[in-house]
Amino acid sequence: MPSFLVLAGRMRGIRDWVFGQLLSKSLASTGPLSGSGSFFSEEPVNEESDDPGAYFCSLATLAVKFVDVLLDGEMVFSVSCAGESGDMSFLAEMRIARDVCLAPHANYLLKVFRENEVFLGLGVGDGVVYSSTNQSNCLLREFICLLLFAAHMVQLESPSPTSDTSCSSNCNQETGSPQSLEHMAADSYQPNHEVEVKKADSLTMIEDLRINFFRLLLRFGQSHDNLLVAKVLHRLHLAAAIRAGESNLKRVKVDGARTVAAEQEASGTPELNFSLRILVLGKTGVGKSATINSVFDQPKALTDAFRPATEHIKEVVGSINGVKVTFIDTPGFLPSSTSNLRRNRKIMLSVRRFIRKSPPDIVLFFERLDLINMGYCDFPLLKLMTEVFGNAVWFNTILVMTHGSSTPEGPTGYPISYESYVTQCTGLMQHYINQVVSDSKLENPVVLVENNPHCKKNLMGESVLPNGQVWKSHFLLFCICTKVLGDANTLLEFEGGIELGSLITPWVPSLPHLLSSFLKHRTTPCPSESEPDVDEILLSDADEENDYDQLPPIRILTKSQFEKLTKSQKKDYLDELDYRETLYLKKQLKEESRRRRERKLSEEENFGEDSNSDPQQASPEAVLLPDMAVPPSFDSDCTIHRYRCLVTSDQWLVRPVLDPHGWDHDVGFDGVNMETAIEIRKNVHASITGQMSKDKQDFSIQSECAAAYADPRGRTYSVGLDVQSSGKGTIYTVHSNTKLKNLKQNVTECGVSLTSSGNKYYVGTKLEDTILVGKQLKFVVNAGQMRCSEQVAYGGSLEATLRGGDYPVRDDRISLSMSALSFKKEMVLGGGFQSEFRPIRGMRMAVNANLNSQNMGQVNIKISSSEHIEIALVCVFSICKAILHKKMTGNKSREVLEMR
Ligand SMILES: Nc1nc2c(ncn2[C@@H]2O[C@H](COP(=O)(O)OP(=O)(O)OP(=O)(O)O)[C@@H](O)[C@H]2O)c(=O)[nH]1
Ligand SMILES: [Mg+2]
Repeated sequence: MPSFLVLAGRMRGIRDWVFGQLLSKSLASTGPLSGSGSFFSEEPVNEESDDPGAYFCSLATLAVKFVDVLLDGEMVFSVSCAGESGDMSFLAEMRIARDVCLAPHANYLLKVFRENEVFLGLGVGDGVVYSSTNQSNCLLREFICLLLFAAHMVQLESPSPTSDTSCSSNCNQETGSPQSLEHMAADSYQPNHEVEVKKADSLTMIEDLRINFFRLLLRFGQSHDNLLVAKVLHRLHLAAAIRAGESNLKRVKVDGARTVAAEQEASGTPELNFSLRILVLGKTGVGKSATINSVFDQPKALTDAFRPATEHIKEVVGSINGVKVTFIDTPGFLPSSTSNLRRNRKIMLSVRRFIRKSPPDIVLFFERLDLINMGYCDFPLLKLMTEVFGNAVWFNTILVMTHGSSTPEGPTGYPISYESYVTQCTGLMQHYINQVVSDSKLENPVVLVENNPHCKKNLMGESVLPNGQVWKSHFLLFCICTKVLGDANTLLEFEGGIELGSLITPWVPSLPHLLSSFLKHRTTPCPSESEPDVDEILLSDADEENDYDQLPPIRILTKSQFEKLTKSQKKDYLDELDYRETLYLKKQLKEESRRRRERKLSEEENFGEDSNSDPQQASPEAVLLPDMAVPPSFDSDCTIHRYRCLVTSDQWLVRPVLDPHGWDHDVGFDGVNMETAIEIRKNVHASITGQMSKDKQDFSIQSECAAAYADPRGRTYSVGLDVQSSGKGTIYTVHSNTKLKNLKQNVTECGVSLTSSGNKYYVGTKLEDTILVGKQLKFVVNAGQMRCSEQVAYGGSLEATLRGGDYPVRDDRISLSMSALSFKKEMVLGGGFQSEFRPIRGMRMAVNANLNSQNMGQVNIKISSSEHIEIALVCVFSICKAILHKKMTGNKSREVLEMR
């Protein structure tokens, strides 16, 4: 396997050298290529240095792997790279089709992942145009550069093993002798007696693991998934860095493992200390035993095309390239049905007993690729496996799809592309596994296998899948990588290490999150208490002169009459209409408030006499609710017409909930939504709102129930229970609130809450005060704490709201808020701004912005208008401008790069 190695102290050095190479060599085709290289620093470079490349190189360790993939005669060249710099870590992947790669002004598409961000780079010729979410990040720019040049470099290297030395000699000219550096690197790996013995031990062990990994890569020849190798190297590097701690970080960065591995492989000493123990699981007949035979290239396990062949658990041991491989062949499970449940459980329990003594390194779960699209119905089997082995069984599992060369057929009967078929099938399997462990982020590696002896072969006689992949080496590489990563985990003794049989810890809500939602103001179910100040404002307005009834009559103009008015007349006319509308709405609100008051008084008088005599209690008329969203697929069996909703009483509102992601031919109504607000007794109100959904696998509920008693002196007491599903568990919250109206302009509230999630209990207390200054100004101050066993989170907020003059008819307001949350000696301060107003007639605007001391925040601007199309144009304009701006800065950076 040709490989190259570049050692450079300064990034600029590498780049200049690569430029030299590019100029001196022609871009001729060099046949199949593959290589790997590492970039490391020769000497620590000053962090303050203004050369970003130098800074980058001094901090970063990159592992680069180049692999070519033969796809129907066309070569796709891919580069993957994992790097680390300071607190950032990168993972990059680049794919270049060979024809593109050979063009003098090649284009590359490059993806760089940094934590949650994805940077996209487009390489044109020797320069780089890149677009990213963080334009000013020079480290990243250098990183992208490096990758592109590295790609050129590998392309220029000859595939012969001498390429390594030729590159090394080139490196010699530019950056000093790699040989001596290699030795330096190797020397630096000798145990340092000054560091703690324990630390040194685990460091050496990780280093041994890395050497082993390089030796395995050499032994098993070219790997086809370069990204995987880069990932493993990156993780091993991180593992070493974590173990070494800050003080020893430099020691870890210099990578001599590869040379040591090459030397050891050449001399054959010491013997490679590595073995694989693989457990195979899956239904009967999927090809577990056949795969074992294919991997060993000899019939070591019994197979049968017509009946279950493996009846007992059996270890099949063999050696591949000098590595001991032990398969634990197990009897296949029967298709899931109630009658087979006991038998399947028995097999699983016997497997669990078997592996207890010596657990496997890797679990392979088998399925047939050709049968998956016929409708996957083995979810109960996956559930049973999880029940017996625990969630952790899936964390180290590789999905193996046998019959990997089956020609796929789409649902319409026409063949579909192999890649999309495989993606579809593995996606389906992954979906079910995610469901069974309740973790949507879990991603199991997938390996395709073809055990048919007549399967297509390459020139070397190796079985090749329809996508050109030699499955066996791919299969072994996956197993090796999984084992190496598992070993690294064990060495580091990471908390929550994976053990078969242990269950995943349920999601635990965070204290600051619970506190901030507890501090939010809740409305009580008493209708009159929801906005206590509204009635007073309306009553105080009662004597005002500008009443709607006192207005002189107005003639409403027709459209043509209106058009004839001058501009100022039009404005006056519309202003007048606005004014009248406000007064009219105010009048209505006042009347409503008066009615409420009267009813309350009459109820007080009639109380105890005859509660049913109220004429308002007469049965209300049925009202048709607006039509609901219908399932997206049109189907003659669709029973949508059965689900028209009628509201027949004021008290209960029950509606079905549509799941838009349902299956075809599925009605899609898996949930029900319910709302009610009732007066149980005089002054005692209750409200229930909730939504429940249930399908074959999941049940989720979200509900809030509350009851409140409002005493005539203005005090309100309320209790409530909230129930919410989270993953497999349910969170219950009991809360209680007392509201005291001690002064006309002041309302004080205090609340307590008890939340239970899993076996943890969270107790919260809060105090809130609302002060009204005049009709328009309102201040709300609150403070509270949330406690769980030993931990406490404290928080509080202050909010000032200025309402518009027409409140409560029009809800124009501006509010400013400040909040503080303190947890584990860390304090987060936040500020917010909210405003809702009408900038011009016919338009409403809501602005919402917040920012906290951790520099996280958001800005929302919502404009709604039915008249002003120009707003949409402004949006289109700003989007175009943003794109142009991005492009221009991209071009500029390209120029800068070219100038360098
Ligand atoms: N065409 C094709 N046939 C396969 C493949 N894998 C397995 N088979 C055939 O499927 C049949 C069953 O394979 P086995 O290896 O016995 O299946 P198993 O999973 O070990 O079954 P149990 O031992 O009962 O659990 C055999 O005839 C194999 O030759 C494959 O990838 N392609
Ligand atoms: Mg078998």
